[in-house]
Amino acid sequence: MLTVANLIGYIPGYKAISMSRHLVQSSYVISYLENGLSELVAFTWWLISMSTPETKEQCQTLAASRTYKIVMVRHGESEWNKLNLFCGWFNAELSDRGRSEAERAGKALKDAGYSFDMAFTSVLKRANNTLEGILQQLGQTSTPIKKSWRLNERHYGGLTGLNKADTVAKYGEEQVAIWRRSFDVPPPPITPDNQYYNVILNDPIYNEGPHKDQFPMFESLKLTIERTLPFWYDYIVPEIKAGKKIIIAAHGNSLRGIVKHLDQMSNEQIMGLNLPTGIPFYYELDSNLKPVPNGSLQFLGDPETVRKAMEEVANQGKAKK
Ligand SMILES: O=C(O)[C@@H](COP(=O)(O)O)OP(=O)(O)O
Repeated sequence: MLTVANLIGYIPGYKAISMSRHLVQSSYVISYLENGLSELVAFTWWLISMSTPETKEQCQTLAASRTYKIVMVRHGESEWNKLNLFCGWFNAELSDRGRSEAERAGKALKDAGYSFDMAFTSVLKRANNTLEGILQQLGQTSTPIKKSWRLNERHYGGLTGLNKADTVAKYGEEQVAIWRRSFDVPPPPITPDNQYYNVILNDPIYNEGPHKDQFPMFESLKLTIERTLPFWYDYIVPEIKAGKKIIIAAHGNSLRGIVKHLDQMSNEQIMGLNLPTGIPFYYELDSNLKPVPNGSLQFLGDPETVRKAMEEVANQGKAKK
């Protein structure tokens, strides 16, 4: 954490150190420090502007060398994952296994010493309940949570409700792989004859958006990224930059979009990434929110378990043996 105390401690310029010592002793400054963030920012700005050019440069270097850790997790297994159905914007429940995965994820985060100041999730209960399960394990149920449809799973269009293996049997593995993992080939649109068309369109979870005239009828990964990244920049990035420790509980494909963006993966590279359910992963980012060396996607789980879980997701789109 960058606090006033360590900011002052880090400033090597003599002028700034002697000035800050003097200032810290004065009750005027102490009350400034106690009065919240805007005063803290004003004080820090004043301190920087009063110091020598070298000090100013060193402060800027310090700010630039700051890193941020951010945790993400795909929800635990849902009832529809269990049945191997394309789910997308349908609001499926967590399965029993999904609830246990959330609990395990929370325990793993607790054991690794994580705590969070802010959480982000979609409007779908499989992600919401996973997040709740995690925060419960951490004893942090009062963490502020911001929900948005922009973090939802991709809209699986006309595939919604179909069994993935049956779809392979009907259209072939190659076509299903294109629908599931290509960057910009969308699935066919959902049409009113799909039994989930109205269930999804009229679900009150979408009262806050998107507007009916912009409601998606299908989404490729590209389209998913186009609605997820504005939320990333408008809501998540400012909290990261404010130094908040954040967690995002979302979905296989909305998170693949964020991962693609952070790691600047090509459209081909992202096709090979399958995110497992309920295993948290983290990034360590520099001040430009680019991964630091070795700071790219790291799972909080033993590599063999993670490998098997990723393989399981990939195999959901293969023919039944
Ligand atoms: O919509 C779905 O069926 C799955 C992802 O499916 P695949 O893209 O892995 O087929 O979404 P999630 O369970 O993460 O919400």
